[in-house]
Amino acid sequence: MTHHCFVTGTDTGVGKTLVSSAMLSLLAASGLRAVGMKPVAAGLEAIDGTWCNEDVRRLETAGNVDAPLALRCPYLLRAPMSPHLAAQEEGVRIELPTLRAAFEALARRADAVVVEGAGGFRVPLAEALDGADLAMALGLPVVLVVGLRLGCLNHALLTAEAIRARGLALAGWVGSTIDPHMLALQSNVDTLRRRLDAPLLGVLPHLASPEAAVAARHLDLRALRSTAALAA
Ligand SMILES: Nc1ncnc2c1ncn2[C@@H]1O[C@H](COP(=O)(O)OP(=O)(O)OP(=O)(O)O)[C@@H](O)[C@H]1O
Ligand SMILES: C[C@H](N)[C@H](N)CCCCCC(=O)O
Ligand SMILES: [Mg+2]
Repeated sequence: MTHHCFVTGTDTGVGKTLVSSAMLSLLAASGLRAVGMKPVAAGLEAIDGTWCNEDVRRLETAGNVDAPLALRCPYLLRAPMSPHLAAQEEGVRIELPTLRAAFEALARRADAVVVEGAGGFRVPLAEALDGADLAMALGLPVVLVVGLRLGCLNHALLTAEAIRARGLALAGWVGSTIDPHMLALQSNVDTLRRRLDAPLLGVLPHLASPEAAVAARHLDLRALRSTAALAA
């Protein structure tokens, strides 16, 4: 039974890294070898004098498997913009075989590879490649992170439709309260419980310290439909 999954979101900045790192910490705590992968990262910042990407750093910290950066993040781009534009600026071509080979190398080292997509599900990666193509190529069950704010119902339902249109399984979803002032938050969550037709893995309240260990307390991965279960 594999535990690999692809984490997407209703948008950029909705909690994919927070949820992915929380999932990694839970998977590691359950005794599995767990590693995070950010196939394409756009946006570098100087941390301790070196350029790195915050998502990559947080995923690495949350997992328990050592792996080269080239596998954990094959494409590390400077500009904080859509990956296809950031890559264009640097004259880099993002290629699917490179991404797939990196994932397969990680999957040989770990029981669980948590793959965090860039931005939302359809974010362009190259002229004829987007995040949905990558998810399809990897053939992983998808976990959708819904950034709970006004407008998220439409984004969540459209994303679920796009996931299924690619023949992928929506294995579960997580709500992350990114707007603490959202009106009727619970009723919005209940609406998605009824309409998404996928297990709710948890709702993250608006956390004063949005760290993996704190977020992990609000998730229950037992409902996560693994690849094997989906194939059954
Ligand atoms: N439930 C929450 N409570 C408090 N802060 C949150 C919550 N969810 C997300 N955040 C904050 O929102 C910001 C975006 O979260 P995160 O980096 O996980 O989003 P993302 O979807 O991974 O973004 P990107 O598309 O850039 O990868 C972060 O500062 C994070 O700490
Ligand atoms: C830079 C940001 N943090 C993400 N890595 C990339 C988000 C791309 C969004 C593209 C879009 O949907 O307009
Ligand atoms: Mg992220």
